[in-house]
Amino acid sequence: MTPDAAIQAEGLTKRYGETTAVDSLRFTLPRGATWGLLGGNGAGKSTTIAMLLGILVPSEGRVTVLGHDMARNRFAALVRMNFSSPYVALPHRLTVAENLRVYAHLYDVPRAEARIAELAETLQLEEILHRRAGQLSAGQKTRVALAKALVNRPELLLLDEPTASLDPDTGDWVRSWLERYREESGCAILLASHNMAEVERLCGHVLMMKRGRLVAEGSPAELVTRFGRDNLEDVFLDIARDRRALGETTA
Ligand SMILES: Nc1ncnc2c1ncn2[C@@H]1O[C@H](COP(=O)(O)OP(=O)(O)OP(=O)(O)O)[C@@H](O)[C@H]1O
Repeated sequence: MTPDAAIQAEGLTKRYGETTAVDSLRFTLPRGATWGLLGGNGAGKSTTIAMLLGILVPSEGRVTVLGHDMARNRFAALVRMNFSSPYVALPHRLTVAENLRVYAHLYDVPRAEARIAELAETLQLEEILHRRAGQLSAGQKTRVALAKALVNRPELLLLDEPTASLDPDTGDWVRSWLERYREESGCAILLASHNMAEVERLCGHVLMMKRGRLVAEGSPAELVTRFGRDNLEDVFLDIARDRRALGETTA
């Protein structure tokens, strides 16, 4: 076990019958680092995140989060981590404030009302605190989802498509906010995204998945150089379209 690792994944594998959704994934995310988890549709990103959260049991392999083996002691890790995904809707009929109170309670957050007020201020939620979650715009929902993800001051944040369906201005606001937040908090972030410019801006290191396997990794600049491309989007397309033999690209 690496003591200063936020996540250590060793031989992580998930099979559904004949389909191997995640195949022998191995990586170590250091504490305080922001890494990107990339891959085309069906590459295995969501399955990986679900195993990191302990929602899915791996078919093989092991996940250690903040020093805790997720198979044996996941609740010790879960209170110190959090996640946000556009595919997980907050209860629609509860107001934003009620939702945040429920999650604050679930995570046993001390002085919950003060924490909610603090998040409402920094994430510009004050005007919508008493609106039902089901009545919010996509941008408002994203800010509420981030507030939910931060309610327990996590040391590790798993973000699945944090800016999907946001207009460019709101997306930029969320990215700037995340940059500030991680500087202040020292939180480690694993970010799954299809937005390559976002990944180049936020992530110091990128894991590229294809058909469940880790096929390339490195900093965005290293990957761009290794593939002889101008940007990460072109690297992504090379990998997705098999324009380079994957064996050449593996770090
Ligand atoms: N419950 C399931 N039963 C069977 N197959 C599944 C299940 N969940 C995922 N898969 C398969 O596992 C593979 C990986 O899916 P996953 O959702 O992890 O990919 P992804 O990279 O998150 O894709 P996307 O970018 O489209 O969200 C796919 O082939 C998918 O069809």
